[in-house]
Amino acid sequence: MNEKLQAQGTTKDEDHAGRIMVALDYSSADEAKLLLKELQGIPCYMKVGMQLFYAAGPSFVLYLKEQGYKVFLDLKMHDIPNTVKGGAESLTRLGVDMFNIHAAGGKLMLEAALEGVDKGLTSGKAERPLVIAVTQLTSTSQQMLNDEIGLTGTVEQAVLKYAQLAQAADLDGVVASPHEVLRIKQQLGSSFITVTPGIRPTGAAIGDQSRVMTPQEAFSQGTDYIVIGRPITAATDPRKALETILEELI
Ligand SMILES: O=C(O)c1cc(=O)[nH]c(=O)n1[C@@H]1O[C@H](COP(=O)(O)O)[C@@H](O)[C@H]1O
Repeated sequence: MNEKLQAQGTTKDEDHAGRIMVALDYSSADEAKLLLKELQGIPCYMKVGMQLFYAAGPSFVLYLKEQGYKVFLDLKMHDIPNTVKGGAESLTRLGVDMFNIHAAGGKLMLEAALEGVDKGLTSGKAERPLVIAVTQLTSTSQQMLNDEIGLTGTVEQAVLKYAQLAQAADLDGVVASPHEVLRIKQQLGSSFITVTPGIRPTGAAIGDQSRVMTPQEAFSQGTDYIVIGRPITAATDPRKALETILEELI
């Protein structure tokens, strides 16, 4: 738990709060700051994705760090190894706590990301970020995987294959849906981190997600972090939406 947020006075559910990643999917820093104001004092992990990063850039990440938040920079890198290595070096220097890359880029690319992290650490200013591989997006259904993407087998098999690859490359964990967490933890060990989007409190609109679970169900599967965007950001009262989720987790 970060000291600055603790000093602001946290809720009694701070253990869960630190394991909830709020997806700041906004088109400007100003909009994201409005949400931060509403959620003030709740020590969630903040996730910056491509929409906000492409609009507001590294300075918004630095702003979040100054405010005492942990930051997951979700840029889902997927490119040739040398390019990903450079990207990972830059993100490490920026000081994010976690970033992700697509497992589909292959082992050499995943290893190159870790080399980039090592290079970024030589400046001596940054701490080692967690590097997490994206497996099958939570918007992917079984039918899409087989009929559109053309892969055979089940979504779970595809996720496990990617997770094994990520572990073989020495990454810290994976992004997957909560439906695959039990098998990932069984096969790869409980310390292999799972970050799970596709979270929908009971009654929330599913939207473009496909493999979803409620926050309680996801944590009961043993996941380390849950990612929640629209059920909080699109709520009429985002703070109440987050507090209700936290209360139901006690
Ligand atoms: O890497 C991610 O964070 C991610 C991976 C994935 O498979 N599915 C997924 O939804 N995400 C992200 O998690 C967030 C989910 O947002 P909501 O669907 O609004 O809760 C979005 O910012 C997505 O970009």
